[in-house]
Amino acid sequence: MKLDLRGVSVGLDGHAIVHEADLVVDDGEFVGLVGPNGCGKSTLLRSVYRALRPSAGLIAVDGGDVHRLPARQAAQRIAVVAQEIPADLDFTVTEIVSMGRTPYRPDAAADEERYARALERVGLAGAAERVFATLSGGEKQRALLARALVQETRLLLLDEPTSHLDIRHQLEILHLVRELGIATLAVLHDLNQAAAFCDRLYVMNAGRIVAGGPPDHVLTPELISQVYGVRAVRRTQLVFERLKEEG
Ligand SMILES: Nc1ncnc2c1ncn2[C@@H]1O[C@H](COP(=O)(O)OP(=O)(O)OP(=O)(O)O)[C@@H](O)[C@H]1O
Repeated sequence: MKLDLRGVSVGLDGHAIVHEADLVVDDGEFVGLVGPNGCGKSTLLRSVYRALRPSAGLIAVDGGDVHRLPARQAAQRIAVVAQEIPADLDFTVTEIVSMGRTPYRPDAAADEERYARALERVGLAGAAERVFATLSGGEKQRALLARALVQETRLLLLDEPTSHLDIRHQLEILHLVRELGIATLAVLHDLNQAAAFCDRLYVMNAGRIVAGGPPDHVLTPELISQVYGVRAVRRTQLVFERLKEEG
């Protein structure tokens, strides 16, 4: 599965928001999209999951125009965890997760297994029968990731997937996404996390992709000062993890 954006422009209410974006996510790659507030990251992502139609350019998945796919086929190829969390839903967590299977023929036993496994993976096994609306923001975000996981697509789009999560859950979710090994495009704000987890990054500024490549090449102090207007100092860090006890 390869996602390929060529010269994609997106407008909102007559305003040009994204200008001629070129972006590629190869099979199995975890790609981060970073940039200041309001630069157009969500707008670009929304054009990929078909909430918005580009005014120019092509968005292709495995060579085919995403905007020409029938809805069911698109849902079998692309899963998304969007920024907006649905409000006051009277569904249980499992019911929310089950919506990820909409594009497929039901198979009760296998599906129950899928829901349980996905909830386990996002650390919500104990919340399966809770009413979604009563979950915390971070729990909702993880339930929505579980819904995306049961969709079993080979492309995953994430818009700030860790924005409601505490540091432990942020790291767990980023590890989980990495381990999935499916093509992933994620809007991220934490540059250190983006650098640590992503294979490649694209940087957006004022509606344009201004840099792309491996994190070390892209996140230079010059680029960060130019794009974010802050001074960045690169420090090598020692990271300590508790050793596993022997025996
Ligand atoms: N309906 C609209 N009409 C005009 N401009 C809009 C409309 N909706 C959003 N915008 C503007 O489009 C720009 C891009 O918004 P977008 O949500 O894509 O940015 P973003 O990079 O995801 O930001 P953030 O990091 O804050 O989530 C913003 O300046 C926003 O104010």
